[in-house]
This record gives sequence, structure tokens and C-alpha cells, in this order.
Amino acid sequence: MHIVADENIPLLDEFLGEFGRLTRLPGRLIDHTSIADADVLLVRSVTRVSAEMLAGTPVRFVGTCTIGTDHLDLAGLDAAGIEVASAPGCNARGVVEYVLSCLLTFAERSASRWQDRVVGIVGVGEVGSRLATVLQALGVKTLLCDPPRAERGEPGFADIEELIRHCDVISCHVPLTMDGPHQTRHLFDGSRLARLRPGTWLINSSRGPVVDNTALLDVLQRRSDLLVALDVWEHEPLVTPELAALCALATPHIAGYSLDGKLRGTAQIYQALCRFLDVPATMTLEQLAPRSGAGEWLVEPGTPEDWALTRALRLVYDVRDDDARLRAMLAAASSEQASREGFDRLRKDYPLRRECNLLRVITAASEPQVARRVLAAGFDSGGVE
Ligand SMILES: NC(=O)c1ccc[n+]([C@@H]2O[C@H](COP(=O)([O-])OP(=O)(O)OC[C@H]3O[C@@H](n4cnc5c(N)ncnc54)[C@H](O)[C@@H]3O)[C@@H](O)[C@H]2O)c1
Ligand SMILES: O=C(O)[C@H](O)[C@H](O)COP(=O)(O)O
Repeated sequence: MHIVADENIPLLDEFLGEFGRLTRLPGRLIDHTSIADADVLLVRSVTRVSAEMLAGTPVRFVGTCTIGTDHLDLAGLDAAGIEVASAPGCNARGVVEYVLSCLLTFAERSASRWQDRVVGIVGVGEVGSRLATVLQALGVKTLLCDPPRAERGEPGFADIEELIRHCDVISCHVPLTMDGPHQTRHLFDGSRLARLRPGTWLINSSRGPVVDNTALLDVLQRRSDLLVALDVWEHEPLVTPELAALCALATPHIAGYSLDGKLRGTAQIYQALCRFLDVPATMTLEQLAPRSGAGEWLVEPGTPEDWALTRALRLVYDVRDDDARLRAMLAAASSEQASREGFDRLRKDYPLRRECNLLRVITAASEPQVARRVLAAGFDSGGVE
């Protein structure tokens, strides 16, 4: 069997070596020619895959080691009889840690408490529901918007217009859809962006086109009260430098880039391939994933709870580092091509980042005298399950 795979998928040899020949390629270079004799194609989000691309090749299984599937022509692949698998929820924890780090940073910059804000979550699936659970555990008021779930009769959802009217923070966690009753392309268009409450914090870590980037640039040129964090960009890997300059936080599509999230993605696709081939899945993530190191959280007994929590969350993940790296790359890039390559390089050479069990951290923060021990346990066991 010949497997062609994106070179940025970790643990390929370990999980898939036994199946046959592996060819690794940069995701953006995978095309019809490179899969001419491939049986299996494994991608990440930067490779667009359609039935036309696979026509005349032996490929019968396409796996994407990502949550998002907007780069796959799902209907066309289904009609062509190609098996498709994705990795639901694989890096959802990392995205939640990213959003919390944005909230801490915005609170520092605006000298306000993020816990007192009403947070609107648009899209309440794997990521949005985990985010809601963590925020609610912190006593933060949330408003949830998910029309597809509401239409299925599930209670507790608000309309997007209600979020715009009532929320101080809006975080987007929808899939990118180009049409249909719940289209998310330009869900935040010029009209909705202009109507955000004064001082709103807007975070987009879903897909770039969910927010109309041209309209956002226009709004940010007129309104300095908004604090915006963009992890995803409408024309990735190209970032509009003027837009990045007006965003309070700008990162290169790394919200979910924990090692744990990437490893889970590979493991989920390995399991799907084993099911497709009707062979037992003998490898497990627990056998292959490196143990994570214990976290250092030096909090003296009696430290105020807020401060203890901030220290802990910063240790788990600090978005300011990724923001600084993207800005340095944009400042150094001498052309659009250099900027595109720089964006991809930041993602390829992403530093090691491990996940944590946030609910355990939150519990620990209210008992600072035991906090350090509990956080260390969180780092150890929060990795790969
Ligand atoms: N930046 C990153 O690193 C990163 C990481 C992971 C996922 N993502 C993106 O985030 C998206 C969401 O991830 P997830 O795991 O939560 O996906 P999910 O499929 O589990 O949940 C998405 C939710 O959005 C809802 N939804 C669909 N259309 C909507 C609309 N118009 N308005 C409101 N809600 C709507 C769905 O009903 C669903 O509940 C992914 O599709 C992916 O594109 C980005
Ligand atoms: O959809 C996802 O899972 C994320 O957006 C994922 O982190 C994208 O990473 P990439 O595939 O581009 O490496």
C-alpha cells in the first residue's frame, strides 16, 4: 500500500509504517500527480481535496488529521465512493486554552476583569461546548448561539443578534460553510461588525472567512474601542498587514496547535483507516505519545484566587508569544510571497506546547495552598486522553 501524507502529520511512521510505503510532502504541494499511485491520502487543512483531484488514481481513503473539513469536497468524494475520515474534537482543548489566553490579555490591556463580561459563543460543538463548560465553572455568564442545534429542538440557545446586543465578548467556533440555511461565510459581515457593543472583544479561531476581513478592516479603521483576536485569516497563508496591525492579537492559525491535539488527530485517522481496511487497531496513543512534564506553579498560600488563576493560565499557554512571532515575521517579510512562506514556517516550526486539564486548574486556583501540586497533576494527565 502507498500512503501519501502531509509532512506535518506527526507519528506517521509509528502509526502507519506497518501498512506499506509512506511518502511525505508539504501539504500545499500535494496534487493529482503526487498521488498518481497512492492508495491512501492523509492531509491537514492546507490541502484541498476533490473528486476531480483523485480521478484516475487508486486513492480510496482520504483522512484529514483536523477538526475542520472545509478543504474537502465531501459531497463529491462521497459520490465518487471515496471513504473520508476527519478527527472531530482532536485539538478542541488547545483552542479553549487559546481563547482563555486572549481573554486574560484583553483584560490586562483594558484594565478590566474578564470574569465580569458576558461571553457569547457562536457554534457550540466540540470547541464551543468545552469553552462554555470552562467559563461556566469560572462563574462567567455565557450566551450560546447554535441554530442547527436549536432547530433540532435543543434548549438554551440564543439568536446571533441577541449575542451582538448583549455580549461583551464574542468567540466564533463554527465550521466554514459557503451556502445553505446556516452559511457561516461572512457570518460577521460589515453590518454585524458595525453593531458590536462598544468595547466588544471579538475572537475568531474558527476559519478566516467567517469574519469578512475587508469589512473588519474598515470597521477597525473607524472604531478603536473593539479588541479583536484573529487566529485565522480570510486569505491564508496571506495576512493583510494593515488588518494585523489593527488587531489586538494576531496569530498564524495555531489556536489548536498543542502537541496533544496533533497526536490525537493522527491517532483518530489511524483508527478510521484500520476500520476501513478491516484490520485491528493495535497501536494506541498512550503507547506512542511522550509524557508531558509537570507544570511549575509557584503560588504562596493566601495568594488571591484571581492572581493564582492568571498565573496558572499563563503557564498553560500564552498567546502573546504567538502574536509576537507573527508580527515579527510580517515586519521582516519583503514581499507577499515571503509573508505566505513565513506564515507556513511559523506553523511548521511551532514550539512544543502541551495541554492541561483546565477544570482541575480552576479548582486548584480556589485553594492556592495546594495549587502547585494539582496543576502538576493536570499537566501529567491532561495530555492525550
Ligand atoms: N484555529 C484552529 O486551530 C482551529 C482548531 C480546531 C477547529 N477549528 C475550526 O473550528 C470549527 C469548529 O470546531 P468544532 O470542533 O467545535 O466543530 P463542531 O462541528 O464540533 O461544532 C461546530 C458547531 O457549529 C454549529 N454551527 C453550524 N453553523 C452555525 C451557524 N451558522 N451559527 C452558529 N453555529 C453554527 C454546529 O451546529 C456545531 O454545533 C472547525 O470547523 C474548524 O474549522 C480551528
Ligand atoms: O481544523 C483544525 O483542526 C485546525 O484548524 C487545525 O489546527 C489546522 O491545522 P493544519 O491542518 O492547518 O495544520
